Formats: sequence, structure tokens, C-alpha cells
Amino acid sequence: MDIKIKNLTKAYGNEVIYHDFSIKFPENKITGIMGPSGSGKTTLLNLLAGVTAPDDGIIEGVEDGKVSYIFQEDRLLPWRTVKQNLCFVLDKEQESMVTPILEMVGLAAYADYYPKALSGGMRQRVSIARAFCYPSSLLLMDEPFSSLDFELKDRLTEDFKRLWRQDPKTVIYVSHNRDELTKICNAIYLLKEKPVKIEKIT
Ligand SMILES: Nc1ncnc2c1ncn2[C@@H]1O[C@H](COP(=O)(O)OP(=O)(O)OP(=O)(O)O)[C@@H](O)[C@H]1O
Repeated sequence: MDIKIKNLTKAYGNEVIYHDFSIKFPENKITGIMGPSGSGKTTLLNLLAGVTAPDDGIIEGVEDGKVSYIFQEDRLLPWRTVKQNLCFVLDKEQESMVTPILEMVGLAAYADYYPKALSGGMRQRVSIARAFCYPSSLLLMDEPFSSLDFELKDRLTEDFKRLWRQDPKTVIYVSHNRDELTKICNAIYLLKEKPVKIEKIT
């Protein structure tokens, strides 16, 4: 199902971030969102995730409990191993998918390691694997690779694309980096001004 935001308004105090804002995110496509700091990118993801409530308007097509998030920081549970971090979001019968997904991101040999024994790039690969283990239809990504160096970014982009091709989801991908978005996204929007106006840039 496409995700449709219709006539949404969201303000924090006197600061109106979105006013009568509408956009459609097509099903199983990757939509990129760019915009300057403070323009409302994270707010948009939080509205979609249901973490933030709109003041007005509607959001259609987000299935309850079927949203995954990948953040800039990995947010793994430090007291659980890699495998346990993945199993944590799954039902018992879904656990058989953990090993194949870890293989796809090249981390099968690290299944029993704790996050602190992995590099930052490896931990972020675990976050990506976790997002694809969870049976979500919507994946929200907030600057997922911005703390990584150039080579790692490329490696993780490839890992991400491989997983997404095998299990397409609707993805909303926030980044400051246009090159990163161009490599991954089917369409890219720029958030401008406040209240937000959008411009489709590809
Ligand atoms: N919970 C909140 N309470 C009050 N103001 C908020 C809250 N969350 C966000 N804002 C304000 O809303 C505006 C948009 O914030 P948001 O985090 O969505 O921007 P962003 O585009 O993601 O920025 P960045 O690129 O720096 O992460 C900012 O001015 C911010 O201060």
C-alpha cells in the first residue's frame, strides 16, 4: 500500500513545521528526503512512525506495528550478542531467518559477539540486518550512514540494496548527502522553508 500524508499540520509552540502538507510515498520504493538542519526531516519520520502526533491531517497506509527504524547510531542492546539483538525483535518461528540475513551482510561469523567487540561499521550492518529481520512494511532511515567513512558507506549501501532487493519494503531515507541518496533512492525530495514546502529533485 502507498503511504499518503494528507493536509498534515504540525507545530511545536509557535513554530509551524508543517502546514497543510501532503505527499505520497509509493509502496516498495525508496524515497529520499533532504533538507537543511531543523527543516523537519526527523519530525516527518516520527509522524510516520506514530511517535509524534499530527495536529491536523491524516496519514494513510502505515500498518500498525510494522515499522522498522535505522538511526545514525546503531542502538543495539549492549548486553545482547549480535544474534540475540536480532532475535529480540522476532517471534520464535521467525528466528530461522537470522543466520541467512547475517550472511548477507557478511557477519555470520560474528553472531555470538557482543556489540562492543565490533567496529562502528559492523554494528551499523547489524542494525540494517535487524531492520530486515523484522517483518515490517515500512522502513524509516534517519542519516543511517552519516557517521561512517566513504568506503564503509559504499559497503553498507551495497548491503542495504542487496537486502532490499530480496525483501522490498517502502523506505523513507533521510540524509544530508545528495550523492548517497542518488545511489539508493527511486525519488528524492527537498524540504524547504517553514512551514515545509517540498521540491522533487529527481
Ligand atoms: N519535541 C520537540 N519539541 C519542540 N521542538 C521540536 C521538537 N522536535 C523538533 N522540534 C523542532 O522542530 C524543528 C524540526 O526539527 P527536526 O528534528 O524535524 O529537523 P531535522 O530536519 O531532522 O534536523 P537535523 O537535520 O538537524 O536532524 C526544529 O526547529 C526543532 O527544534
